[in-house]
Amino acid sequence: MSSLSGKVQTVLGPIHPDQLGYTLTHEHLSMTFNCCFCPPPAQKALVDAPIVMENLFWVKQNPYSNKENLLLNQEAEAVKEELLLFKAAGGGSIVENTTNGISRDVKMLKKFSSDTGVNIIGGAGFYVDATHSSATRLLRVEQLTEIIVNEVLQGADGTDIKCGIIGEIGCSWPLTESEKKILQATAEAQIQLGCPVNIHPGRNSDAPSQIIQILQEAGSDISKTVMSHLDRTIFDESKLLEFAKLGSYLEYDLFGTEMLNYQFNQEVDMPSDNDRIKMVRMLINEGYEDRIVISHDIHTKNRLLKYGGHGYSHILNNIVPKMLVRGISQQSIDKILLENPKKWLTFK
Ligand SMILES: CCC(=O)NCCS(=O)(=O)O
Repeated sequence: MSSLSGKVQTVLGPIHPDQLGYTLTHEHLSMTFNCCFCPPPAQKALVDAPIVMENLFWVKQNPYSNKENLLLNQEAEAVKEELLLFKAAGGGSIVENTTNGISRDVKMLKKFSSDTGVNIIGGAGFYVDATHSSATRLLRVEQLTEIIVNEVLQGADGTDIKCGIIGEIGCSWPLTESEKKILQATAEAQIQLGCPVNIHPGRNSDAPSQIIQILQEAGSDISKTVMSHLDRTIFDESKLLEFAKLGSYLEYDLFGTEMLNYQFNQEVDMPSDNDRIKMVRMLINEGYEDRIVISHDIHTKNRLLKYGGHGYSHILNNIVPKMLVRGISQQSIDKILLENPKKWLTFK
């Protein structure tokens, strides 16, 4: 048992879990996403264009094809203003899932938290293989474990600012050797620390269960693990219910994302927010209320209010009222936004 047992670790230090309040379990406040630039099928001139009213719809449909859109780290002032709005809307805490490879900036997270009063929990570990350095790829599982444990116990990015979860741990499809070692290191670090874990699965419906199997074989506590991005990963209800039996938290974290073509996988029809609410209600009806968490996963500029996006308060302002209209009780909503995040984020 670590000294963090029974506590949640924020970028400002450990807190009592009751201090969390309504919590978004998967957001980014400062990051870069150049690693995932997608050349557009048409209108190539818009790749280097600034984001303006005239091209806003195109950027929304092609978010990974406009270079400026991939630089969320340039928007500190806009993000800070949004955090104040999130707090005014009743929000308490945000889990910031930026890991090594996409420009994590824990100093900025600490400043956001002290300037706004929103609790922020930072993420340890590594994003997908495409961002691993050649030095990272050569590391053994024990060395990767040591890096992750240090980011939680000592501090990340050469600072004394400590991470409170491991993740999001990036996985591709098919999973690479380097990603597999990082999953095994995640499990080992999780055993040592008793900490929460968040996984970004590859874009295939078999990816989440394959990842859980690797974590399980390495001895990890699956009940402390969130499986992210289920909205773009598992569409078949019976397959989702099979996956749910494995015992991880089930995260619907792309609220606010509505697009015709999903650029990372043309096979996928990205669900709407109404589709997400239906899936959440189905999982509640099937008895998984205690395992659901939700978020927006804001990772590009166009999703900020400043650029006509839905912002960090969309779930509290718009999704919660629609959930109530669709028969999801306030008690269930409190489970999803308050109790489940609290249980997940508390160190064992
Ligand atoms: C870093 C943000 C991220 O990975 N978001 C997931 C995007 S998607 O794979 O669900 O499209």
